[in-house]
Amino acid sequence: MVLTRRKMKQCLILGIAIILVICLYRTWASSIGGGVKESATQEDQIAGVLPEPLPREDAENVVQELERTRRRMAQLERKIQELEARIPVKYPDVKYLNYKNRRRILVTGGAGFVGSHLVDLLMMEGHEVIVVDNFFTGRKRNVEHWFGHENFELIHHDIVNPLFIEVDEIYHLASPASPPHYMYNPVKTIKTNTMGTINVLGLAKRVGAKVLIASTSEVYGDPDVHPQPETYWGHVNPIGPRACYDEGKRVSETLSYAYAKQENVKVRVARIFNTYGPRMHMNDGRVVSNFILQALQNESITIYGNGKQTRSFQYVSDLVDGLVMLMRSNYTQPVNIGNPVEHTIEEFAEIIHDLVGGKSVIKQMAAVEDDPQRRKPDITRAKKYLNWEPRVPLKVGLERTIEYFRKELARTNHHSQRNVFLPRHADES
Ligand SMILES: O=c1ccn([C@@H]2O[C@H](COP(=O)(O)OP(=O)(O)O[C@H]3OC[C@@H](O)[C@H](O)[C@H]3O)[C@@H](O)[C@H]2O)c(=O)[nH]1
Repeated sequence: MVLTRRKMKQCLILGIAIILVICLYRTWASSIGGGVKESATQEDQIAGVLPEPLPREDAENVVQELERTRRRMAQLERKIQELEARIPVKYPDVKYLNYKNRRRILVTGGAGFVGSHLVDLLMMEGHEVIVVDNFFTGRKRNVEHWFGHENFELIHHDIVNPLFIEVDEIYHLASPASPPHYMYNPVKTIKTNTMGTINVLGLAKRVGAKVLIASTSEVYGDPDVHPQPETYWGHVNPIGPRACYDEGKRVSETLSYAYAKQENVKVRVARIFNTYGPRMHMNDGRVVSNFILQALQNESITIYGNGKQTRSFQYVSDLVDGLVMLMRSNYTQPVNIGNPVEHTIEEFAEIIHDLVGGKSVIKQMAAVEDDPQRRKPDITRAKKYLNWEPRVPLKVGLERTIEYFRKELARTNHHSQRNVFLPRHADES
């Protein structure tokens, strides 16, 4: 009896299991069958709305349109990658300075070519840096790698208008420096160097800040003393096309020493000689950027005049070191900051041509009015009082600059940005 019951139980379980298996199999089979049926229905539906086969010409147009879209997409992807690469994942490692050593430093013109390199140095040292720029020749991208950093601030402001902030030091670099740029709006150039300097010196007086004024080798004009020591008073045409800058900077120096004498403002004056390096604007118009861009694009290298005029070129990092050393020194008289290695412009064209290579020819154009014929700094003062002298040889600095412009050309395919800036010549007015 017991056995029979157990057998019955086993039979029952077996029966249920068989029924279950059959049910599962049916469900599975119906789901497969249903899926196939459904997808077939969809296909039918799609087939129902498909147009007739396209005529050959239309089909070709569609293919071309697709190809254009594909290229545009690739371009946009590259652009996005480029933009992403410009947003710093991480800031450079800046030093930590305690409150006693950390200074609040204002750099006017801090988004410009020289200003932005100075900002980098001061930021890396751990100072708080405030950049003021009107973006006439400065560019946000020169300082964008510091955007968002707790020690960095950017103010869009024209120094021709007064500024009220609290700072310990001011580097006053705001002014166009390239001849075609400063000649473009001479009145504005004079205002920047006179009213702008008054505003900076007034601010320094109010808050007790130390000021460094960026003056220029152009205060010597077309010099009749060679090389030029700081004691030379210069040879400037006060009404010529360069006067807005030359005389503007001379007034700037005069103002500095008047504020020093009358108001006890601590001033430093740097007379900056020809400087070059990365972050020069493509349309800067000065000889270094013009020649490099012309050589890179196999265009004629344009010498203004006979090319016998001379210049001495310093690399931007040397200049920035010199400015900082002058600011921190006790020396109050003007100091030349420049590289005394002198070249004729003709030689310089050959140097660039050889370094870049390519098929450019060197051609002479009309001379520029009042172009200084010889320029070379006497740097005895800088050596003696600042222990400074330039360290970057011309070839090394030029190679870095050529590399920079090569990348700039690749970056921009906007033709107007690639054109070299050529000024109006003496005989074209
Ligand atoms: O394409 C060009 C550009 C310039 N030149 C010549 O190259 C020489 C240097 O000219 P730049 O325009 O580079 O600079 P300049 O020396 O005239 O002025 C500079 O002097 C020192 C700084 O303070 C300023 O940055 C700037 O005013 C000049 O003789 C100029 O006529 C060319 O032969 N071809």
